Amino acid sequence: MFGTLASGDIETARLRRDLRIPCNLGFSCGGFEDLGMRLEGENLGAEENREVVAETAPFQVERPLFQQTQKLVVGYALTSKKKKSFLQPKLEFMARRKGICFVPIDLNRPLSEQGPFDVVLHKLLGKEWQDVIEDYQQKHPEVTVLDPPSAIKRIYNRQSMLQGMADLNLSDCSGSIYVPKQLVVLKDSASSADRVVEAGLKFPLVAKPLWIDGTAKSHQLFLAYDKRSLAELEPPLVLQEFVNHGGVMFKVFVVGDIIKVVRRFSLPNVSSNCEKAKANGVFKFPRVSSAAASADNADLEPSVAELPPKPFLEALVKELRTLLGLRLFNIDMIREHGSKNVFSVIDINYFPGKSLYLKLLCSLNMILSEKQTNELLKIPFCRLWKDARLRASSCRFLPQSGASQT
Ligand SMILES: O=P(O)(O)O[C@@H]1[C@@H](O)[C@H](OP(=O)(O)O)[C@@H](OP(=O)(O)O)[C@@H](O)[C@H]1OP(=O)(O)O
Ligand SMILES: Nc1ncnc2c1ncn2[C@@H]1O[C@H](COP(=O)(O)OP(=O)(O)O)[C@@H](O)[C@H]1O
Repeated sequence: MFGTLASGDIETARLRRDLRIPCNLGFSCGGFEDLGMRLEGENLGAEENREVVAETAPFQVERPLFQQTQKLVVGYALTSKKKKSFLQPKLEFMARRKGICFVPIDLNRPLSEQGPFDVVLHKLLGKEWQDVIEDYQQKHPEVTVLDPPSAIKRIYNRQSMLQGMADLNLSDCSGSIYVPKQLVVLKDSASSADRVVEAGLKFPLVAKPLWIDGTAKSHQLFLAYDKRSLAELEPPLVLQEFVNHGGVMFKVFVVGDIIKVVRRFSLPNVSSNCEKAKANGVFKFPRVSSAAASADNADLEPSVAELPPKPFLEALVKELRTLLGLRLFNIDMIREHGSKNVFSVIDINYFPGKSLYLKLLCSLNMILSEKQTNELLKIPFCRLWKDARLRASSCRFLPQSGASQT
């Protein structure tokens, strides 16, 4: 009995290998586990395209054998801004070619009556949606919800966002991670001056709205240079110590196990514009590190531009995925000026911008492969074997004998 099962397992594994179907990825409702860590650097536009095309091939080879028509249905509920930036015709086209189909979720109808979905991808705000999606996940544990609303909620608050970072287990790594000292001001900015002194925070401070709600206002940041200027700020907010970092930051995009890191321009070290800022009380600064501010190809001093070490990023992401319970996010980090590899995490975003989209498609493709594998494994082993013999004989891997498998 044991022997029969074991040989069946071996054959099934061999079939999977021959068919280039990934082995069981340990995917349950999580879906992104064990996809194999990949880490990528800059110049990602063209590279991503190449990668996606390359990943299309094995999937197309698999399809004819078992006449697979399996599709991955991704229900999406996105803000109109996100829908516009994410669901570009090119992405939808590439997804369709891979058998991934995006279906809009109708917010006016019960979610359980829609679908069935394999994945629900969402970026919507508000308690009402959070309740809907939590209830849905409970009733449909088989569906991969990207990501759990409670985990997303945590990073929409700049106080809870960075909590727990100090306890990450990165002792064996080639870098270290800190969070800049910060203080939350819920009301009355003027009186926060004393608290700033008590907490030992050093000026200048970066003032950031406490809540991130997808609006431009929630990304409007200020530099405050002295106690007096704090009165000009509108709470609720977070006051965070400014860390000199040479004007370059690193954006680490995470899709499950896939990591991609890019360089972007950032604020220069403060000493250079200190006087100008003082004259204005607080210095309201624009979105200095947006996607348009790529520093990937800039001619920069190596000590500033060098990417964080790969083992360090891998360990950090592994720890953060556990801490945050997210699979689709990015970490903004800066290297303390003059240090080798001492980094501060300054921001974490859920399902951020364009750099993540093609990676997400790759991961959805992996989920689809997994779904197909699971379907294949439901087929009685004798049928698999017959199919394999048929294919092998037509490929002349096996002699065309009449021998049958019992
Ligand atoms: O704030 P950042 O680091 O510039 O990243 C933003 C941010 O993640 C933003 O999301 P939200 O904070 O408004 O939820 C993203 O907006 P979308 O949801 O519309 O995509 C931006 O795309 C991010 O910018 P970037 O493209 O620079 O990663
Ligand atoms: N503590 C800090 N020290 C130095 N620069 C910072 C700090 N916090 C933010 N910045 C600068 O401000 C930019 C935006 O900050 P961030 O916290 O990512 O806000 P947002 O979520 O609105 O993008 C960063 O890319 C960086 O240039």
